[in-house]
Amino acid sequence: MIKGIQAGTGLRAIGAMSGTSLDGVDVAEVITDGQEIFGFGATGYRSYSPEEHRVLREALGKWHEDAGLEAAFEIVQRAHSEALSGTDAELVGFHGQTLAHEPRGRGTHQMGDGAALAEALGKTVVWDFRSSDVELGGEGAPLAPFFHHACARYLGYEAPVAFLNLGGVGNITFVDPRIEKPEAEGAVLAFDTGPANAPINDLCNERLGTPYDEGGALARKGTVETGALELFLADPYFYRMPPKSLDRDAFAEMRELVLELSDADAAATLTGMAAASVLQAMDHAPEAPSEVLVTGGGRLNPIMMEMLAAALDCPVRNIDETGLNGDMLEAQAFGYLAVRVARGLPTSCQSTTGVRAAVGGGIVSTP
Ligand SMILES: Nc1ncnc2c1ncn2[C@@H]1O[C@H](COP(=O)(O)OP(=O)(O)OP(=O)(O)O)[C@@H](O)[C@H]1O
Ligand SMILES: CC(=O)N[C@H]1[C@@H]2OC[C@@H](O2)[C@@H](O)[C@@H]1O[C@H](C)C(=O)O
Repeated sequence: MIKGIQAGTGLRAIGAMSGTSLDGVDVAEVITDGQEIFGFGATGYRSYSPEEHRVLREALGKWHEDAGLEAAFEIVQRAHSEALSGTDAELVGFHGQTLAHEPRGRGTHQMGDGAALAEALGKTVVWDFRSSDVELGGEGAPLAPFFHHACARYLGYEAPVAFLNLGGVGNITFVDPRIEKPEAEGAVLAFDTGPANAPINDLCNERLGTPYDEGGALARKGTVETGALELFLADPYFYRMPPKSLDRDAFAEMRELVLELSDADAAATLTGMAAASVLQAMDHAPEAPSEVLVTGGGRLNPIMMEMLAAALDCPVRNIDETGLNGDMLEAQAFGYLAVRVARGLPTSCQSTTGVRAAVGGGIVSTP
């Protein structure tokens, strides 16, 4: 177990995240006592080869216990060992690869064995962050919100601010940085906004054989089909009160909605759908945020950013402008959460996942 981590004493932890886009493993260090952030350290990235990506894509929707997942498992373990090799961080937070997320059904499933990783690295690894939250009635996601709260305080915000992650799926955290503890009432409200890049990537993959819409170049040439957008927005997910979370492929019918459209119009429409989901999310804001800080790959799509700026009535900023690294926030989040788990602090609460009581999720494995 980890000894001597105390409030006010920073520990160098490294988080590793393999997101729903299946592009690779991000690793990033954070120096923290699990409450305050003192600074950030090295970052790294280990991409999946096209063949590895294909195997992982095949595994999506399946569960650990399903047969035929050995190849995917080997890829996840190897990629993380490689991404984390050489780190001198004292603690590792290992998220794993989400294969399926169905918190109200069969649970949430992140592929990866933290005990084996601890052996391979010779380091303490905290992993399986989501299961205990789901067992206690929570959604098991999103989990970055407590880290977002710490980031807002680290950046010196004194007014409410929102963190919007646009990965394969989108999620938003409304933070009130004036409240010290993230689990205290009113400090955070978070949930998944809707699909973000995953449907755009799938479209590019299927129609053009490219992994994503680089720079929004395809969407730029198209027009949003309002009929399809309206049908999309009629989905009951948008009218459900938070907490709520999504599986990567929860909105599979989006594909049908743009099937008849040209490549450019389909890309524009899917991008518009991602932005419109965020506008819907703003209805749940406890207080209007002073600004929305955008993190994740979607912030690098100028069309997505333009659509968001046009839809929202507060400033929308790429989080990099604050000095944080929008490519690494999720990896840093799991480094931060690892320290919280090691210190016995909660990692989720009613207003982030709907869990009955604030809970610290995660297994601690020593080498
Ligand atoms: N230059 C770019 N132009 C357009 N889109 C981009 C660009 N760079 C990244 N993206 C989009 O962002 C995606 C990657 O985002 P990110 O790494 O935040 O996702 P993730 O962490 O895998 O997902 P999640 O947060 O859902 O787990 C890419 O698959 C692509 O769709
Ligand atoms: C089950 C799962 O892996 N969910 C991811 C996914 O990607 C974005 C969104 O959906 C979010 O809920 C979550 O990831 C981030 C890191 C989170 O838990 O905060």
